Amino acid sequence: MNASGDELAPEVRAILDAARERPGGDTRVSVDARSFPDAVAETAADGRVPVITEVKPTSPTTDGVRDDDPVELAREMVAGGATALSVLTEPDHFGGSTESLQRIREAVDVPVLRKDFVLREEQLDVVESDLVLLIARFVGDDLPDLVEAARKRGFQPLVEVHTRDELVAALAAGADVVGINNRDLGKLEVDLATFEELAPEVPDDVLLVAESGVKTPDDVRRMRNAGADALLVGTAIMDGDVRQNTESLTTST
Ligand SMILES: O=C(O)c1ccccc1NCC(=O)[C@H](O)[C@H](O)COP(=O)(O)O
Repeated sequence: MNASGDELAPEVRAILDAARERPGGDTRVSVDARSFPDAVAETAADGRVPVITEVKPTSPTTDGVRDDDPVELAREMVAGGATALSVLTEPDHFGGSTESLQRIREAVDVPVLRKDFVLREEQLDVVESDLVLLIARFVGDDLPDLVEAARKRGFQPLVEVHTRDELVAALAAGADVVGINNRDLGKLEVDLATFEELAPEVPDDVLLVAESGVKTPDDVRRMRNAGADALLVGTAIMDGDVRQNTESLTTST
């Protein structure tokens, strides 16, 4: 299984072409990661909804670029109750950077996810983070090796899936943090029913994250009722006052 034969939206094809060209690091990183499961448990014990808020300056499906200081945005998200942060490091289509991630991780004490399109082991070595995203659809048969390589460096891999086959592959690779992406990266269409369909097939000991398309408190409740331990939200947080937006979703019980 790999991305090359898939039907992909042109924007996603361009993202993958750029990711293939991006170099890796020279030296293997070693991370002392902040525990994501502990952060989720603490938020839930507080009676709030665990939300990973995303510092997402732009994207192929967003109009314009939000060019505020990413560290300020991150601090506001944490003040609003974010359990963890997702930081885009993809530079060409999402306005992200490894420098932003480094600065944000220094400025906050919550776990930080590196959001990028990692395809090869050496691409894990460009920056430290607490979690790293591995997209099952794009890494294909390399998923088990990349999960192991990520863990050897101290990262907590968040394995993203969109289909039943990808979920089976993620579980076979030993993923214990799984994100079900409601966005079909082939067509860039979003449907919250994706999470509802796949979530019942995820074992209880896997930490389950609902990704993409969550905009309102009703969406939060819908994903939580379907079994989400945590949510990953980008666009709806970045649109306006990020602190207020974060507060609104983390208190939607
Ligand atoms: O968000 C996009 O436009 C996008 C386009 C092409 C590939 C990936 C894309 N997004 C990646 C994500 O998974 C989202 O940034 C993340 O789940 C947050 O989604 P949302 O809350 O809908 O912004």
